[in-house]
Amino acid sequence: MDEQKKISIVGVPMDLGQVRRGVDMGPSAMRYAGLLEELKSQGFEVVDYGDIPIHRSTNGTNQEQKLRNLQEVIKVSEELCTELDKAINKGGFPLVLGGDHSISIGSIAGISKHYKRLGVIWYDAHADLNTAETSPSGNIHGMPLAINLGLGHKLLTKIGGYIPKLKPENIVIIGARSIDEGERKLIKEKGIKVFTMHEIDRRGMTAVMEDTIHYLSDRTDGVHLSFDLDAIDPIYAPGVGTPVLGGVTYRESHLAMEMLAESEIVTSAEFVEVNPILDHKNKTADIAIELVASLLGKQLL
Ligand SMILES: NC(=[NH2+])NCCC[C@H](N)C(=O)O
Ligand SMILES: [Mn+2]
Ligand SMILES: [Mn+2]
Repeated sequence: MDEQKKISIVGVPMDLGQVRRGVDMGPSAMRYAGLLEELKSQGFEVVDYGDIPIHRSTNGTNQEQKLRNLQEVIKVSEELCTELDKAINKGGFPLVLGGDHSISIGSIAGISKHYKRLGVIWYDAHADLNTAETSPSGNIHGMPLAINLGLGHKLLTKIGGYIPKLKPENIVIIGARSIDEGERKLIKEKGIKVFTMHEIDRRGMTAVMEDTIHYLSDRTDGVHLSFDLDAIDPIYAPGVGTPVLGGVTYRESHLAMEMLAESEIVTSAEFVEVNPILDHKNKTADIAIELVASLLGKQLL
């Protein structure tokens, strides 16, 4: 972990990829829960680049269309891409705080520039593989993984100036339990590796993570962890906009992070969809901080 002694934090207080307000307060909630203090106590040098400015237009463009707030999401994505690209050049482990999951359009655009074969672990109740055509909601936070594969609106897929950012065979989705029809088709068509809740129930998180680590370390030169807090069961993490019952437990998620730390394959991460308005006493942000700590190598003994 020595070359990753420095952690570079970028906040993205964006809620334009979906309709419920509150997820824009995610970065503050995670900072308030003690993220910087925790990382410093673990011995890391922490550089906080602050938040990307969000331009919420007063008349709410594209509300009725299939890509809600398209122009605003493009702008934020470009800015995040540039900011992360710069941060990576200065060194350190990039840690992005969301914001709704549409932020990964910009984050992966900035990160993938630095790798030939970037892998992604998409830890999520959802697959986020919709396009405007298949989306049941028009919410861009249900589309970022498809966009990173180069599928969807050209103005989104070309963020950062190149398409695609990811190859389907370099993605592993973990924790999925709410998959739309179009997403299911795409998963089959592209052969994307998915460990649904069924596999986690059946084989246990240990086997799922062993497979994931083995699969990705063979074929990638860096791995980005995109952690949507709604992967975790809402019993533990109620502060999310699109909760789905029957999720990953708190312990299983720690185990997953600890196994990733041990494997040393993760080269960047983001924690998204924390919504303090829907939360109980900042519990979901607290869990996010604990998981970041485990991911970065914190051990019980
Ligand atoms: N990042 C998320 N929480 N995504 C939820 C997506 C929900 C649904 N599949 C949609 O496309 O609208
Ligand atoms: Mn998601
Ligand atoms: Mn989700």
